[in-house]
Amino acid sequence: MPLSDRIPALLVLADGTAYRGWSFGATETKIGEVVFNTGMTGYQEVLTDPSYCGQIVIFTYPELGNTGINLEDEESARPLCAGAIARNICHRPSNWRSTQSLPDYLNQHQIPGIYGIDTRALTRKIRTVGAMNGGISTSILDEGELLEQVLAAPNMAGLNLARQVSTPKVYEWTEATIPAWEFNTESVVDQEQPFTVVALDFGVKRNILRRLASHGCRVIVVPIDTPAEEILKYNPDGIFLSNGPGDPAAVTEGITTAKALLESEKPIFGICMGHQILGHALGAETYKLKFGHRGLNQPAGLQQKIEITSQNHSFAIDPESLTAGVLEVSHLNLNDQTVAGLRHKSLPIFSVQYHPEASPGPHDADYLFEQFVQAMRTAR
Ligand SMILES: NC(=O)CC[C@H](N)C(=O)O
Repeated sequence: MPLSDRIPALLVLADGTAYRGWSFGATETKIGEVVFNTGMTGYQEVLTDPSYCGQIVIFTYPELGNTGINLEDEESARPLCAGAIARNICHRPSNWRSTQSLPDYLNQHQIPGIYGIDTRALTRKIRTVGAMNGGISTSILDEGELLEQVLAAPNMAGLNLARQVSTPKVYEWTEATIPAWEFNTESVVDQEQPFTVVALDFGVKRNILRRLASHGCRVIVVPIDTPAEEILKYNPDGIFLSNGPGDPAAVTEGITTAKALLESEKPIFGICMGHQILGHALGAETYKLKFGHRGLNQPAGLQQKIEITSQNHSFAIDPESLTAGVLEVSHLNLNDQTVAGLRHKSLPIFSVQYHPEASPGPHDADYLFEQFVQAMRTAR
């Protein structure tokens, strides 16, 4: 793009640091929590993952937009993140599936982006100081003025954002991963008698629903405030607790429902926020990590078996809070030894902090969907 066509943009962090670059996407002012994602692919899936609601994502991969945007890779109906930060942007995508450029797409959804930023330096700063709020603007180019808005914004800790992104009404999901992309041909799919799974929606990613369907589940997705007795009226074989944005401790309606669902002794599987909600329902606590885990190569496991996993989270289960309870640690994040998976000691209930559905990411953890189906088969 010729220099004269570029629109100057400003990024200010809550500690007062300012970065100047160029705008891509919407020319809006947005404030959010600035976090970094180290994935080398999948920018569209990241931008449309509802778990990023309220966050401004730094992409450490140096150029975004090369493959454009396509309809199939959406993880939800629209991107929900607050903004995007890139080293460089490709304005003319080239891919057979592309229907739109990344800047046009973000513009259409009122999401601002800033590029021309030294994303390595910025990421090192976040790693050193910790995740913090920041703002992107094209209309406020005065650092002090934008900083005022950044400082007035609420902190991510304590925010129930899942309420904003959960489905307003019940829907059924039956679409599996398309055959051309199915990588796990060994999964035993009993289409004659699908397992009925009720998914409590905190901001679910579509690929989770697809992987459940690929493993033989008919999924009924219900709003965040659906009481346990309503959920049990569907006579589900199992219950799924979804991923979602914000602070899990603030999602009190979800924790109350999960607690009540535990009494049914049905198989329960939780991913990311679902894992944290399950922990809370069983007496555990969560805390906020310094800068979280966001990327596609996070090692998780215990001694014998290690999976390379896709992750996107700020909060984690406090292992100290598990001591006297019924949960045990099934996986650790092997980069920093934080809790990455939980298992109930006597019931078919388990959860992971990472994303076995990948999208983007490796498929190492797809076996967890099979484990859930196996638990439902045994309970049937
Ligand atoms: N992907 C998720 O479900 C994230 C869960 C939670 N919002 C966290 O940041 O820890």
